[in-house]
Parts: sequence; structure tokens; C-alpha cells
Amino acid sequence: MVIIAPSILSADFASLGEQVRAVERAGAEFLHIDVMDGHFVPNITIGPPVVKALRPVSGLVFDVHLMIANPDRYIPEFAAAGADIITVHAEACPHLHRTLQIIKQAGKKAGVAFNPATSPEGLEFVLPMLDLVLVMTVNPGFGGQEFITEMLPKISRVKALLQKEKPDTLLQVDGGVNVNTASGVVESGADVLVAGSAVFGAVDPATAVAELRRAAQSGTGC
Ligand SMILES: O=C(CO)[C@@H](O)[C@H](O)COP(=O)(O)O
Ligand SMILES: [Fe+2]
Repeated sequence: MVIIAPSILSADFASLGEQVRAVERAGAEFLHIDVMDGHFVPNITIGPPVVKALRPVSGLVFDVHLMIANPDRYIPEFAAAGADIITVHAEACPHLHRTLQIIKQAGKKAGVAFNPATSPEGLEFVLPMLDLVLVMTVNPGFGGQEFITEMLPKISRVKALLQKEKPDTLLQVDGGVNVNTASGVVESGADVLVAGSAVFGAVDPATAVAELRRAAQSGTGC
């Protein structure tokens, strides 16, 4: 069963609560929340107050993707605001093991993300602490970018490692996922599909969730 994680980066921020309710009613499992700081990535988005405001609105798993430099000092705030999963970038954490410890100490699930140009070398050394691995299929910073096809072998490679070493770790793919790319991503081993523009850029986000799930299921052979 593939998990669908709509990214609110492409939502209408003027009616965010209603947009979140719509994708929840449509059967999405996660809500992907993209946090950007204008340093690690060239864009600024959401902070803990938005996570806190959405928490009473939704029972979805809040999947917080931190695209921020040195995230350690902000992890407790996102945890207190209502994050369920906190994912940090390997490239942004000089002491990744310590950062993951901070997430676990906050009682949250921990994820690590890899940019397209980053090799997932070293992943096995932090695997015991991980609940999720995120393979970026665009360069982080913006929604609506084109899927980088060269990432498909990387997804397969990470999947093989997870299956061998820690099969309960979720493999998430983020960037350019839509009805055309979803099946290949799932065939390569993804468990969680993040989709921003494909869901919230659609006329009806609820229908878009259903269509994406159908496309994803075809990649599982179901
Ligand atoms: O983390 C990011 C971008 O940095 C993503 O989560 C985007 O929000 C995905 O948007 P689409 O590529 O699906 O439009
Ligand atoms: Fe993201």
C-alpha cells in the first residue's frame, strides 16, 4: 500500500485549513510540510506556528521536511508544534547522528533526506535511528519542478539497502511526482509519494489524490 503525502507548499495558503481537510477526506495518509529557511534553499516558507495552527484541524501524520541549515535548535519547536515525523537533510547536518538523536529525544520519528547530487553513502551508519529515508527527485526549494529521471536507480539502490538492513524504514520520494511519474517511482521501491503541485495545483485536490493513488498502485502491479 503506497502512502500519499500531499505537500502544502502548493496549497492555497489563504484557505489552508480547508485544503488540508479536503486531502484528508480524500484518503491521503500524510501531510507533507516543507520548511525552508532562505539559507539551505533559496526560498522561505513555513515555521512552527503554521504547524501548530494546523494540528487541531487534522489527524493526518504531519511529515515535516526541514530544508534548513543546522536544524538542531528548531527541532524541539517543530516537535512541540505537532510534527510526527521530522526529516532533516544530510547536507545540512554536520553532525547528522546528533541531529537524529535530538529528533528521537523529542519523541518523534526521524527521517534523513538526500539531494539529487548527494550519494546515500553512510546511510547504513545512522539506519538504526531512522524511520524514513527521503530521496529528493528535484533540487529542493520550490514546488512544480520537473522530476529528475536519473534518480530512479538511486531509489532502487536505497530500497535494496533498506530491505537488507532495516525493512520497516519508509522510503519517501519528493519532487515532480505526478500521475505520469508515480508508477516508475513505486516500481523503483518508494513507499511514500510526496506530491505538491500534482495535488494542490489541480482544480480538485481530492480527485487529484485519488488519481495519484491509482497511478501509484499501477506501479505495484495491483
Ligand atoms: O520539498 C519539496 C521541494 O523542495 C517538495 O516537497 C515540493 O513541495 C514538491 O512539490 P512538487 O514537485 O510535487 O510540485
Ligand atoms: Fe518536501
